[in-house]
Amino acid sequence: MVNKIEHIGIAVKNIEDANILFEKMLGVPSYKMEAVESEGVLTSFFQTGNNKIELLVATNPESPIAKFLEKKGEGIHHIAFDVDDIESEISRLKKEGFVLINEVPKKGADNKLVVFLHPKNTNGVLVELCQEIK
Ligand SMILES: C[C@@H](C(=O)O)C(=O)SCCNC(=O)CCNC(=O)[C@H](O)C(C)(C)COP(=O)(O)OP(=O)(O)OC[C@H]1O[C@@H](n2cnc3c(N)ncnc32)[C@H](O)[C@@H]1OP(=O)(O)O
Ligand SMILES: [Co+2]
Repeated sequence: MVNKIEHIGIAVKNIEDANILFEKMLGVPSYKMEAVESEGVLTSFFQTGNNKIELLVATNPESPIAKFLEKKGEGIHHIAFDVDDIESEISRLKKEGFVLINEVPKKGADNKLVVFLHPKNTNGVLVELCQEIK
C-alpha cells in the first residue's frame, strides 16, 4: 500500500541558487544535502509539512538529471511515494503490469530504498517508490 507522497523531485541547473530560492519560498532552509553517486545526483531536501521537496542537480553528464535538463529543462522530475514494504509493492505492481526501471531496490537519498516506474507506462510521470531503511 502507498502511504503518502514522500517527496517531489525537482531538477535544477544550479543547486546553490535553487537552495536560496526555495528557502525564500518555503520559509525554511534545506535540512540536508546528500550526493547519491549511483544516480549521478546531488540532492537538497526541504521539509514541507509531512512531505519533502528534493532538489536535484546532475553530478555527471550521464546522470538522468543531465539528460532531463537537456530534453525538458528545469522542473518537476518525479513524484516519490512512501511505502512500508517495497518488495511487496514491487510484486504487486509487476502483477498489475507496470514496468519497473530497476526491480532490485537501490539505496537512495535520506535513508531510503528506492525503485522507479517507467514514465512511458504512467501517464508520463516518473514515479519513485521509497521505503525507509530501519
Ligand atoms: C536520489 C533518489 C532519491 O530520491 O532517493 C532520486 O530521486 S534519484 C533521481 C534520478 N534517478 C532517476 O531518475 C532514475 C530513474 N530514471 C531513469 O532511469 C531514466 O531517467 C529514464 C526515466 C528511464 C529515462 O531515461 P533516458 O532519459 O535515458 O531515456 P530517454 O531519454 O530515452 O527517455 C525515455 C522517455 O522518457 C521521458 N522521460 C525521461 N525522464 C523523464 C521524467 N523524469 N519524467 C517524465 N518523462 C521522462 C523522455 O522524455 C522520453 O520520452 P519520449 O520517448 O516521449 O521522448
Ligand atoms: Co527522489
